[in-house]
Amino acid sequence: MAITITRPFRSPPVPFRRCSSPVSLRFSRLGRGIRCSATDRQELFSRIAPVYDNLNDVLSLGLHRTWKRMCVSWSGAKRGDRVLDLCCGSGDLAFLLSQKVGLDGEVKAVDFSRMQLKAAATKQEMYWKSCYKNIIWIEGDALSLAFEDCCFDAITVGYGMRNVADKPRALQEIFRVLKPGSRASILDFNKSKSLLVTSFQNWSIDNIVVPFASTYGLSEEYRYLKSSIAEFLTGDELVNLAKEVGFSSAKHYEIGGGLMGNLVITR
Ligand SMILES: C/C(=C\Cc1cc(O)c2ccccc2c1O)CCC[C@H](C)CCC[C@H](C)CCCC(C)C
Ligand SMILES: C[S@@+](CC[C@H](N)C(=O)[O-])C[C@H]1O[C@@H](n2cnc3c(N)ncnc32)[C@H](O)[C@@H]1O
Repeated sequence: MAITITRPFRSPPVPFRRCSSPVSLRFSRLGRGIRCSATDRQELFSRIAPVYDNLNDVLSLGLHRTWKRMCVSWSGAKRGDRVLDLCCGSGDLAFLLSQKVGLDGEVKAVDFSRMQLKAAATKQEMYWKSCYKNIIWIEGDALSLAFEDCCFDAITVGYGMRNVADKPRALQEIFRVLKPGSRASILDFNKSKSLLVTSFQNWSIDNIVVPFASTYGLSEEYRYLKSSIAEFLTGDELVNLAKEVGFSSAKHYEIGGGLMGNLVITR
């Protein structure tokens, strides 16, 4: 399956100083509040693309697939719908959406990492389900979507919102391309108010995730998880931001014992 390039990815004007240091130093500095550009994150996700799915399965004991099914259910996607999976990565949610909307529906899956899209397209060629023909992989920027207003019946974002450089802008784009009365479902790590949950998240990243990722030479890339969660928005802050953008309703559900969260917003 070909990958459509809607536009060459241009780094959006981001409030981060472009890091000129080598990758290892660049991401090791992330944890100390020195942020990197959208381009650095683009490169991060391209580097982890070959092992991304496997590490998600191992490190979450397969639970991430349950969390992703919940995200897609909350989107309200149904047979015949035109839907968008934003920050699609290796396509897990796009494949789930594909089964929901069927062959008379359509899934557009957008990511700015070509390597992640290649991984997704490879899986699409390997999988036997005929409905997967309804997925179109598009290299593009979540902060500047090449779609008309009000064109999608449902949108999912799986572990993407925490990684975009400009969250208000991303929600504005989601609002713009969503049909009135339709929903977006945004799954990510939960920036918990519970010290116990936050401590467990940080402990498991430090003592399980990063050491395991280091066997693939990706310790700094996975260490980024910790700082990105710390710099994310809480569920209440995501709800308030969504309402400021103009969504008529917004609800944040904590799942996975509070480790993860899913924002459900209606235009
Ligand atoms: C699917 C998951 C994470 C996707 C993901 C998101 C990112 O922003 C990344 C950034 C940099 C590198 C990798 C990722 C990335 O994989 C969630 C599950 C996979 C996590 C890697 C595992 C997280 C472990 C939890 C903190 C603790 C889980 C305990 C549970 C009882 C098994
Ligand atoms: C952690 S992965 C999530 C992949 C997939 N949705 C999943 O649930 O496994 C985050 C993805 O967001 C993409 N991403 C981050 N910022 C983006 C942006 N501004 N535009 C498009 N994709 C972006 C990355 O390239 C990466 O593939």
